[in-house]
Amino acid sequence: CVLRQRQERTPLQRMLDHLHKAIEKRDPNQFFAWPVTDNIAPGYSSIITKPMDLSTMKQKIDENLYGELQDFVADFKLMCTNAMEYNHVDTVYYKASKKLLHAGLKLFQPDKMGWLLQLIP
Ligand SMILES: CC(=O)c1cc(-c2ccccc2)c2ncccn12
Repeated sequence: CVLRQRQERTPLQRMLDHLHKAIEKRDPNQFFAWPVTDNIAPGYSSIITKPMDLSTMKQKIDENLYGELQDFVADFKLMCTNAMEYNHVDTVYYKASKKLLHAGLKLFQPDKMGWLLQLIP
């Protein structure tokens, strides 16, 4: 088999790794860790057309599928808005997603990202 060259992490990937870890820390119940299944959420796959979760986002970082920060931010917002669409406002999931969305967006603000943005040439 062809020895898989250890892929070097680009500066963008290193920055997204950092942001991904920071978001994971803000999801202590791991509600957003894995794809939502129809088993735990009846009818989910027919209601949510573009599912997204943190494991998928990690996979996309590793496969270098994010061309720029905004693509990562878009998946993060999609993950949170999916939860606000499917879950009623009085559920733990809706509340957790709203809180995570605001915490995440604060993370992406330039002043908070200062030193991280230096990483990208
Ligand atoms: C994110 C989301 O919508 C979600 C996560 C979960 C979830 C629950 C327990 C463990 C992991 C995810 C969930 N359960 C029922 C309905 C919706 N959800």
